[in-house]
Amino acid sequence: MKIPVIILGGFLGSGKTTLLLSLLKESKARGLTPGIVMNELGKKDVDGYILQEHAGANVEKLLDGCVCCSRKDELPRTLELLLARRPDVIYIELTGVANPEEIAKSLLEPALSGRLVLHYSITVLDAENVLEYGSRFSADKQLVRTLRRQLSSAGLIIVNKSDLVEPETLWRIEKMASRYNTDAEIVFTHYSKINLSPLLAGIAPQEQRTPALQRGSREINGMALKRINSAVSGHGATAVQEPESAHETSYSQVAAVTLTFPPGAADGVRPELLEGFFREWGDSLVRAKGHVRLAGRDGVQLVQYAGNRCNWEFSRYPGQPYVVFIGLNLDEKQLTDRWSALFYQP
Ligand SMILES: Nc1nc2c(ncn2[C@@H]2O[C@H](COP(=O)(O)OP(=O)(O)OP(=O)(O)O)[C@@H](O)[C@H]2O)c(=O)[nH]1
Repeated sequence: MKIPVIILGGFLGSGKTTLLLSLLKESKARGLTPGIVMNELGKKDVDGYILQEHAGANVEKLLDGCVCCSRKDELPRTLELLLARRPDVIYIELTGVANPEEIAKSLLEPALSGRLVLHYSITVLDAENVLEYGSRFSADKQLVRTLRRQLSSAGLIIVNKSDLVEPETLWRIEKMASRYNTDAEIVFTHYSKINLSPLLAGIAPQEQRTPALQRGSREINGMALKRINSAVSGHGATAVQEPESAHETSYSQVAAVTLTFPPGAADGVRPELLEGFFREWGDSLVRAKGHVRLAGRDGVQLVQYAGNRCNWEFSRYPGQPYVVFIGLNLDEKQLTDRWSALFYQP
């Protein structure tokens, strides 16, 4: 019996891990044993830690590179490791700059195709920022191409973070998404809350599985909003075909830098200084996340910077505080110097 695989793609900070956490909760409620491949650009597994904390699940981490290109060779072995633990379903959360098509292709290779089957490829969009990507990242053609591939290859497109935009923006996103993908179901939501039943339909604990795995019907409503206008794609919109490039690397100029707290920074950092630090880099800093100690507060906080917004959450992370910075053409030396100075401001 083939194990179903659900691929979670979408740009940095769009809400993939938030969706994965919901899927894990739902999987648990259904008595399913999930396996998870978590791929991160940075050297530290911020999301892997969050997942283990929330779900205690079977997580295999691939850090410091992208599983669709620089770490592609490691995916089969990682999946083998998970398969040995007999999961009922495997979730692969990609980095924000991965091309999901490459992962789907890997599943078709002879060593895996007899044991795994692609069940869904999902792309999550950040409604507040997705319409700006083309202009913001115009200098990085490879990245723009990858973002289009994320759209064109998806079976389901989740337009997330709808709480941060006007309905008009959602219309524009639907129109844009339909240009690249006329077939995908498009749903609108916030905090990646969707009806998961159709996604998990047909997936059962292995001993209860019927021979033919059925995919769910296409009724994956988001929370507050329904699909706006399913006729858009029927009014002259066509899927945009792009030429295949010979070497499909995906993330080009996007890179990650991981910085720890300097020695003697036991008192932590002031939150307003850290938020100011994130904003200082403008569009070149796309995403930051880590576990930090804040001045004047006990314990550790998980900090998430995405789409120019900063979120804080309590964390039980026991190790040395750090932040992973992900951006375009980040100047590592300048970043490190400014980072050190942050801890010694009056
Ligand atoms: N306002 C708002 N925030 C959201 C929503 N969904 C997720 N977030 C927040 O956005 C941040 C990024 O969410 P993640 O789920 O970690 O995004 P991701 O796609 O996994 O991020 P990377 O893996 O780093 O690319 C977190 O602080 C989330 O709490 C949403 O619908 N609305």
